[in-house]
Amino acid sequence: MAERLTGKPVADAIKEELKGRVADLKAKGIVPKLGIVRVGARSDDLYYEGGAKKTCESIGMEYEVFEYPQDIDQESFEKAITEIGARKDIHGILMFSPLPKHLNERKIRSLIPVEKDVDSLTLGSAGKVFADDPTGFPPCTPTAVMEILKYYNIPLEGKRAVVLGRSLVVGKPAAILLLRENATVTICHSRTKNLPEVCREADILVAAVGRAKMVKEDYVKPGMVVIDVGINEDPDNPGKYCGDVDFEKVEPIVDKITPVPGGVGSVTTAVLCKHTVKACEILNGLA
Ligand SMILES: NC(=O)C1=CN([C@@H]2O[C@H](COP(=O)(O)OP(=O)(O)OC[C@H]3O[C@@H](n4cnc5c(N)ncnc54)[C@H](OP(=O)(O)O)[C@@H]3O)[C@@H](O)[C@H]2O)C=CC1
Ligand SMILES: Nc1nc(=O)c2c([nH]1)NC[C@@H]1CN(c3ccc(C(=O)N[C@@H](CCC(=O)O)C(=O)O)cc3)C=[N+]21
Repeated sequence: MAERLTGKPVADAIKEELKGRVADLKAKGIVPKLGIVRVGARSDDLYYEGGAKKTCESIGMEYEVFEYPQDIDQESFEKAITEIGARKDIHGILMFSPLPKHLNERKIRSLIPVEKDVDSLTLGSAGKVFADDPTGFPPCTPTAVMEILKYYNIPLEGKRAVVLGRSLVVGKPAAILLLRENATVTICHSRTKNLPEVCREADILVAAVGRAKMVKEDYVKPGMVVIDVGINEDPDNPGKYCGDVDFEKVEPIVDKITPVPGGVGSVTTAVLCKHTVKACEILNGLA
């Protein structure tokens, strides 16, 4: 039986630390505030939004939701984002992605001020992450992966890490963050040959493919640490969701594994708040 690396104690530790930093800012008359930008009402956006609001409230931070109709036009939305970006009282901006197809998402992302870009939606943030610049915020999800590895004291230096997935929001930044901790990193994707064999070489396997239960027993070996980033509809349990790892098959083999739900996803909103508090400190010349 593998040890379960649950997200809750990790998120709780992050929130505890943030409560102190938020109180220090408030003592100076500054209230950190997150702006949440949503177009339409997709269920996974609403789900994440609900979690983000709760986390903000629990640490004494403020938030404001900016909601727009599904059919908003490019010009109006560009104007709205520009105004939100200029607001002095808003320190972090989370814009849900993907946007509806008729909008030019690349252009809209570029209007978010880099110093408020707490989920790495701009090329400026992506560049900072790539260059290991400490003022750049990596996306919240791969940062949550790193917070879990750190909290549970998983050694990374010199270890073989395999990242399954190369998206801009999860796979690629996860690889960069693992590299920063001196892991030897392999990135796999849909064209990778002998995928199970490559994954079996890992000491740490990070699964971010968006395919329910794709990682099965032939992808793993004893001693391995498995981090499951996936959030998919569970094909075997309608209405429930599951990870990219077939938990029942993999858990008996490996050493440590994150559950879904209750793993990476549950740390993501704590990281979002951590980034917003840091953005607030930097914007006020306090960090
Ligand atoms: N926990 C959280 O907070 C969050 C979780 N997620 C979840 O993480 C997962 C990944 O998300 P995201 O990165 O956005 O997904 P994307 O669909 O953008 O990327 C998936 C990646 O997996 C690769 N891939 C897809 N199918 C296969 C396959 N059969 N074999 C090998 N590689 C494959 C793709 O390869 P290629 O590039 O070649 O196409 C691509 O690089 C999803 O389940 C998503 O729901 C996402 C965001 C937040
Ligand atoms: N720019 C952008 N960044 C995102 O990171 C982003 C996005 N857009 N659009 C929507 C998706 C969805 N998403 C989730 C993150 C966490 C949970 C989450 O909190 N999951 C917990 C919840 C547990 C529970 O309470 O049941 C868990 O998996 O344990 C869910 C969904 C981020 N997304």
